[in-house]
Amino acid sequence: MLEESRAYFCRAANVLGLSDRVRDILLTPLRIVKVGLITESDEGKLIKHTGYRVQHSRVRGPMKGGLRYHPSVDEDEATALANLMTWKTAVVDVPYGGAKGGINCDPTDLSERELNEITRTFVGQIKDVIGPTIDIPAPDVNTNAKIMGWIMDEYSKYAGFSPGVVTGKPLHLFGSEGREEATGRGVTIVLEEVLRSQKQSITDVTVAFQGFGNVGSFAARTMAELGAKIVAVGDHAGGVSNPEGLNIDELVAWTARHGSVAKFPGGDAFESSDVLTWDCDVLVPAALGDVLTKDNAEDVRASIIVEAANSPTTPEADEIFRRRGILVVPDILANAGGVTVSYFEWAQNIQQFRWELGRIRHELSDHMRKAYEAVAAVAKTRDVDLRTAAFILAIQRVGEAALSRRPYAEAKDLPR
Ligand SMILES: NC(=O)C1=CN([C@@H]2O[C@H](COP(=O)(O)OP(=O)(O)OC[C@H]3O[C@@H](n4cnc5c(N)ncnc54)[C@H](OP(=O)(O)O)[C@@H]3O)[C@@H](O)[C@H]2O)C=CC1
Ligand SMILES: O=C(O)CCC(=O)C(=O)O
Repeated sequence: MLEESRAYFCRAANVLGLSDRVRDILLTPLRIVKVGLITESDEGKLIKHTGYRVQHSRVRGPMKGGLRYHPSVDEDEATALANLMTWKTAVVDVPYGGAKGGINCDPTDLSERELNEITRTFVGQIKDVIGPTIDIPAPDVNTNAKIMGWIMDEYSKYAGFSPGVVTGKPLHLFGSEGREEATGRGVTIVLEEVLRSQKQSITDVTVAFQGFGNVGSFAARTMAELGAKIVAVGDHAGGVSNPEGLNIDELVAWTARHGSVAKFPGGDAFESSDVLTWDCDVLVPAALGDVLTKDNAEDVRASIIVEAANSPTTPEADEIFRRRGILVVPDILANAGGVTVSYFEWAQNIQQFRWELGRIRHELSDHMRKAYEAVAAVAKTRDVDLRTAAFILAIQRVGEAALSRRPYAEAKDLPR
């Protein structure tokens, strides 16, 4: 994944004519933290996990990005995702740099007490490198508002009451209206803009989803509300389809009760891996990375792919989609709604003020539409695909800020 994120960066860097020296400056993470976490299991045995926080860039503000609890978490994955956060925050023009992290664990094997202990131990280990003006974690795969609340509580024991140290918190612990739905809602807003640019409407399209967690379920819900037909959804345990459109509210309720979309009675069951090649207009990968590869890219039948997940497409698959005329809406634009509302949450925490849901949704919509317009304009002027355009825009914004900040100010060849 690390090589892939660098490959996408380099595609834009080639268009901008960046020197190797500047590429090095912009790609090198500021700090990589790896910590051992020793806790006690419910049976009284010692359990060991490894936690990571990679802080990529603070050029445009405090570092920002989620925490993932998954067996795939390692230094490379966290570094790649931290790097993406730097470009994502620049694309939506929120005042942050980029970071990412997590714990290498399988949360399905852990009780709530064990998860709480591991999270608090992690906070104790990284407390000196996070903070409301330093680095602000948020939810990602297998983490949620409850875990963010534990992080705030634990950090506040060391630093005093600090709601702004983490976003995606529960509402009663100074979270924000609209954060839980934000990434999925943002995906829908960007899809609407893409379709508008093609003189199509969201009511005309059929959509297939891989992943029905936080991002997938809220994206499906908001698309269905606007009239899109969600024809297939797959998760880890299985898939469910209905050519007339799945009832998404019922599917959400089913998943909450059964832990998976599998066996949902409102559709037909299928093998979950088939969802990526489903017969639909729009494919939304909303689970893990590297799922669209050279091995399945030729079989994808959608004409638009909206990357709700981070890094779902390998560069080889991306090239195949380009050749086949499939439009890919890149992660650093498509899923940036989450970090945008995280920014609103952090701003509310700092101001000790609350915004209403209507204001959050309006501001989110405004930010996402402006980001799409800016990326589409670069794509047109430079005659490049949307991903390269998003990277160009982000690299220029980060480069411009870096020029005025030490230790980069002397690097006269940074992009303007
Ligand atoms: N949360 C956020 O605000 C943001 C998240 N993202 C990205 O969106 C993606 C999803 O994150 P999020 O929704 O928060 O995570 P969740 O943990 O809420 O949901 C993950 C979903 O992916 C599914 N999944 C996991 N493994 C597989 C697999 N092998 N095949 C099919 N489905 C699978 C899970 O299914 P099951 O439950 O069956 O395991 C679940 O439906 C990630 O790439 C994340 O980085 C990006 C921006 C912000
Ligand atoms: O809300 C945030 O701060 C970051 C969310 C995230 O991890 C992401 O956008 O990938």
